[in-house]
Amino acid sequence: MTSSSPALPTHAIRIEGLSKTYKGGKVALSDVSLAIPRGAFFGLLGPNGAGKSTLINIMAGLVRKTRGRVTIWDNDIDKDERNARLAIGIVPQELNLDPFFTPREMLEVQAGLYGVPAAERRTLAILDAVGLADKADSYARSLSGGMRRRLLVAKAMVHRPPILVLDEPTAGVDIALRQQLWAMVRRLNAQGTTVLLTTHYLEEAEELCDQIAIINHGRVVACEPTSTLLRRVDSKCLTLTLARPVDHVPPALAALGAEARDPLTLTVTYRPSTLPMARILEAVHASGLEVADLATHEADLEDIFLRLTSGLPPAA
Ligand SMILES: Nc1ncnc2c1ncn2[C@@H]1O[C@H](COP(=O)(O)OP(=O)(O)OP(=O)(O)O)[C@@H](O)[C@H]1O
Repeated sequence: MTSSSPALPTHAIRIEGLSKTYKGGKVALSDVSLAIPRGAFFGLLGPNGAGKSTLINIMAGLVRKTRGRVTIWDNDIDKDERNARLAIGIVPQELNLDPFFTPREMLEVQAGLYGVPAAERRTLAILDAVGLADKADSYARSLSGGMRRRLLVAKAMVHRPPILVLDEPTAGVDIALRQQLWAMVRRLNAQGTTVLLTTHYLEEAEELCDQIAIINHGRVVACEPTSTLLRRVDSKCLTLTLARPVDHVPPALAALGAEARDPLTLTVTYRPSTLPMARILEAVHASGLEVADLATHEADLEDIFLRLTSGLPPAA
């Protein structure tokens, strides 16, 4: 790299104090701040209506923010909208493709829209990268759902943006195609593309993303490396299978939060940092219960997500 090369940004996307109130008063985003490092595979998780699409639409220039600052690849979307737009490729939620265009034509049109000179277009190479080279000249209406989805990714990559945003890309995509899509996006990420993915699927975020932000009712309720988020939940569940049925939870165990799932099964959800398992076992012993089997279960991202979006304080 020569000394005249522009320095690469530390953060691919920076969002500071972003708020959006729609006409009519609906607050979709409230003081959202996020910093997405260059090269990250970043997950934005949230239930329906959390504000994910609003956030993406603001970045895409489709929705006007009410307040705050958004910087994409060091370009402020207010001051340098063109360069901000050029730095990002957005794969929309809907499979809206003109059925009478072929993939080749679609990518050519898209390249034209982004002002990519003919000599710099890589239409076939991009189609090849998404596994659609052999469909270059087929009408879009003849493509399967998975192929259309991949074509949308190809469209988003036409102007070689350093950032790829995927808005719920696997809704309605079967498992095999999902795996194909992920393999492709992983490859792009490994080659340096920063990926921002919104999803409802926690497993997907857990498997793919190195950082996760959880958004609920327009607010960021967590934002950290996936491994930290998983470690943060100080919550375990102990399941006791009894040798003889009980008709009530013994008081010593009830005091620790035990619940009867059925006359032969008791469960205790506990925080290992404040309640060592030994204390639960002492209570079991003091209650005179005969245990046939016991198992513990760690909290997973699903638990964290439910906890964070239910308004309960995160276990810490
Ligand atoms: N154009 C609009 N006018 C008024 N309210 C809107 C508009 N668009 C979205 N909203 C509201 O703003 C909130 C956030 O919506 P948004 O679509 O950003 O959520 P989301 O997290 O993307 O949800 P989903 O996962 O269902 O796409 C919702 O309550 C939604 O009803």
